[in-house]
Amino acid sequence: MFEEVVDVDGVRCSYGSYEAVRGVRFDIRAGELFALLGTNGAGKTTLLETVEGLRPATRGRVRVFGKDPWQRRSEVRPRTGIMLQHSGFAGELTVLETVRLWRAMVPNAKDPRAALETVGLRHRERVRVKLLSGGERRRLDLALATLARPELLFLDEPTTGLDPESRRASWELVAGLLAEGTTVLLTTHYLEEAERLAHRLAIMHRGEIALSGTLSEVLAAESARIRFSVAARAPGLPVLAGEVERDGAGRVDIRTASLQSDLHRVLDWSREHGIHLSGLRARQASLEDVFHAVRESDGRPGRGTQQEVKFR
Ligand SMILES: Nc1ncnc2c1ncn2[C@@H]1O[C@H](COP(=O)(O)OP(=O)(O)OP(=O)(O)O)[C@@H](O)[C@H]1O
Repeated sequence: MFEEVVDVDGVRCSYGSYEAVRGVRFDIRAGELFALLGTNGAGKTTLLETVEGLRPATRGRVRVFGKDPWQRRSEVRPRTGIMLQHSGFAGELTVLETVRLWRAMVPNAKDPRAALETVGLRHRERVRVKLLSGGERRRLDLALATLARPELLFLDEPTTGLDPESRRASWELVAGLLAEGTTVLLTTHYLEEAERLAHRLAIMHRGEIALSGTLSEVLAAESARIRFSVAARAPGLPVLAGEVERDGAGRVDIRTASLQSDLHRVLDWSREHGIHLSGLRARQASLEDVFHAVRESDGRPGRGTQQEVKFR
């Protein structure tokens, strides 16, 4: 078996003269969940469709199970499952009829009722699809995408529009698939979803991958913060590794790559001078901070390009 289930190298995709994906590379290893995040119009769907084998790359190389998914679609497609953003179910069919219909088209499919059981829809098998809630439809989507026990599953915004409880239930389903060894490529606008599920992730902006790596590697691209207020006449702060902003009202905002040691210095300083640190908060950067930095800095947050921050 290939260690790298997906290998994308130097991929570019154009619509006419507009280049939507501009030289992207990443890989996905067997059994991991790779999350593709991005700003609106970043090129995630275009890239995903290219990896799914639904469109060819304009330039560069895409390999899935070591094969070109566009040229050798008939060999690659049976090993993959695709959950698209918008499913095209026939509303008049029942849930069970829909699964049976789908089952007739895929090899090596699971038993329909077992598939519905897995996604918690067994009790809705006689209901017409048009009467399902949004969350139930997404679960039916997932049942169909995993019906043929795919080795690689593409999840395109699987929880968009779901309430928090249904979203959590979907995460459990995906975690179950991962435990069975399925490899997953997920796109999502929910940062918490990526934080919960992803082994590695990439953030796309304007057709490029601005950052990629494990969650902690990606978070390390953005500074941690220490914030507090002191009396305006408090003495000067000690020398810190981070950048300090202090306003006339005594509000202090420190951005640092050395959270623990700078926090120690600040606490030592406050004890030494008997200073109260009002509203003290210290935290690592969140994925939201990193995402915001990518958007604000036009894809070049903190230090460098994809090549410099990508951890393989
Ligand atoms: N068929 C098309 N013809 C021309 N331009 C397109 C076409 N499809 C997408 N684009 C453009 O390519 C860019 C990338 O689109 P894509 O849908 O891949 O981004 P995305 O990251 O999935 O966006 P979102 O998260 O907002 O859905 C966008 O600027 C979009 O307008």
